[in-house]
Amino acid sequence: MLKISHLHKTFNTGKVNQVIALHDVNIEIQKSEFVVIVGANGSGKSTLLNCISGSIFPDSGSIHIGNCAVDHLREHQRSKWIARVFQNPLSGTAPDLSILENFRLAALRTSSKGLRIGITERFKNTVKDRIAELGMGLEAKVHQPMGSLSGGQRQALTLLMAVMDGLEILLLDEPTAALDPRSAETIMKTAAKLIANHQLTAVLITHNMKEALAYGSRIIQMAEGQVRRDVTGAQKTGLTPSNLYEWFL
Ligand SMILES: Nc1ncnc2c1ncn2[C@@H]1O[C@H](COP(=O)(O)OP(=O)(O)OP(=O)(O)O)[C@@H](O)[C@H]1O
Repeated sequence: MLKISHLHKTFNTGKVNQVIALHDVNIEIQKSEFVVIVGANGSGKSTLLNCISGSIFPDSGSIHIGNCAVDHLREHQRSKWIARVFQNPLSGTAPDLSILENFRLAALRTSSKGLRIGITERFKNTVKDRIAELGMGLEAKVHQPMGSLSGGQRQALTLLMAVMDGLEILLLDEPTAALDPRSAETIMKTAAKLIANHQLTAVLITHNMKEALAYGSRIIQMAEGQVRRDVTGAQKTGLTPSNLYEWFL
């Protein structure tokens, strides 16, 4: 379970350019729940994800993963439970390193003893098997530099790397915004499959209303740093794209 309680975040406090990015945000997300967050530009979506991942600290409020308060933990300490995939397929991977070496780095993120082991045949085969599940033929290219792949291929691998090691929470921050429609669909289907197979708790930010309707079991609308709507179950299933567009009027 991911529990966000009374989260507040103000930027540039006391200055002329002060912005209240989050104001008393309370959200409880059950284990294995897949939540989609929508909202106008500047409504606080990324700030919320930044607070969850630990890349920024809120001014007040708390964040719990299960019974564990993670407020005092920095981003790298939370990476044991939380992974984040960004809009830009170039972020999060090293372009000059091979696919295999990138997977190695991702595996080291949470395993200190692995640093001494290096890339073994077993590791290589595990990575190839997992990549083969994408159905993109990339398992034959594990020695190619990451930078030689297309944005869609790279984003698919970034997703796979994110869920390599006992992850609990996957944060998807507009992961398809920079991709063509076909690649975007492949990425979202891959993400949905990984989320289901690994029983991950997932939070997706998207400006794509079709994506918001097609994926997840709950939609939260953020507006002016607060939760404006929280729709789940049959209520979510009954939503149409035009219903969602009306939320923004
Ligand atoms: N580091 C920062 N310094 C100052 N202001 C910030 C900072 N980060 C975010 N803000 C402001 O906080 C508000 C919320 O921003 P945030 O990025 O969370 O919105 P968002 O809903 O993710 O927007 P978008 O859909 O455009 O990505 C905005 O007014 C933004 O300008």
